[in-house]
Amino acid sequence: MNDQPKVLVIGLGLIGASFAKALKTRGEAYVYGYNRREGVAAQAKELGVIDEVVDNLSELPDVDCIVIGVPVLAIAAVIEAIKPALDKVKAITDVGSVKGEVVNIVRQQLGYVPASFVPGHPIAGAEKSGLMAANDQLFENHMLIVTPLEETSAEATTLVSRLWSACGAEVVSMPVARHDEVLAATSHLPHLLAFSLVDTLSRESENREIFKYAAGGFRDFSRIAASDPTMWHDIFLTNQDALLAVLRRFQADLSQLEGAIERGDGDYLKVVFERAKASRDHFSDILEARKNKK
Ligand SMILES: NC(=O)C1=CN([C@@H]2O[C@H](COP(=O)(O)OP(=O)(O)OC[C@H]3O[C@@H](n4cnc5c(N)ncnc54)[C@H](O)[C@@H]3O)[C@@H](O)[C@H]2O)C=CC1
Ligand SMILES: O=C(O)C(=O)Cc1ccc(O)cc1
Repeated sequence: MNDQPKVLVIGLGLIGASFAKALKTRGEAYVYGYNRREGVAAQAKELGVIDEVVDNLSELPDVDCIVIGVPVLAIAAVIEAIKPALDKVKAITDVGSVKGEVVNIVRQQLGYVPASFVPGHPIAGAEKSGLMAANDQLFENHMLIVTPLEETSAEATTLVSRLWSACGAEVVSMPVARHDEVLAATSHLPHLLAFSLVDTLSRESENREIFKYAAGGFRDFSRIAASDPTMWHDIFLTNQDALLAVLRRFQADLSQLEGAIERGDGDYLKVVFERAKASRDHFSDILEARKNKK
């Protein structure tokens, strides 16, 4: 008898398809896939990303776990569509980059939070999106944050954690609010800055001429400005409080730097840059240690 868990992935883009492919290629699950855009799920099957196509969310197969891999503001429609099946699954999880608002959406749609619901977020990704960007190694040595709620059953958290661990991720748990604060600082703010800088420079320069002269620093800083606009629109609008708090702290510090440059205060600049360099060197050590853990 085949004792593989059955998993349905809804939203076969970068993250959903990478997760599906990682589970399938490792033989860790029998994977069903659904995507709203026609033809995507069939293509995923052809590419060996999923085992079976689900055509309609109103006729779901019996599965152990449902994984929602759509942009944050598309989650409400998915929950609404799968409502009748929710009693039957052991676990339901999502991969959204924001957790507080996802929990609110689930509560609003259902009127309660089911014990099977385990909010999740892989801290791995790329500026690319869509099925063709799927990569079954994407989560290797990356963290997967779960933010179980009071209502969440231990059984559901264990199943979701087991699936992500099977894809090579290190599962860590934290409260929803802490997740949204940490990610606002380390992911959402940097993406906002990258979008903003690239937009400012491209509007100022005819035919984006100046990009020809840019070096590696600009390449590194600007890569994430090529990320999906819809996905980031949803993130910025659903993590407003945490993002605005860190954005305001950053703006205040940036103004201090502006003042120091205006008055030629090299000592101030050096203090800031040395402190930043020490922090970035420490972060490089963490990245190196993570790579060597493999
Ligand atoms: N891109 C990244 O690096 C990361 C993204 N995330 C989160 O993962 C989620 C998905 O992001 P990506 O995979 O990058 O996006 P994507 O754009 O590559 O994929 C989303 C997929 O969902 C489908 N979709 C949209 N609305 C749908 C609906 N109502 N029903 C069914 N399918 C629908 C789209 O057609 C697309 O195939 C987002 O919530 C994002 O915040 C989390 C970690 C990293
Ligand atoms: O492209 C990159 O470097 C990223 O930072 C990807 C990413 C985007 C969104 C997330 O919620 C998590 C990871």
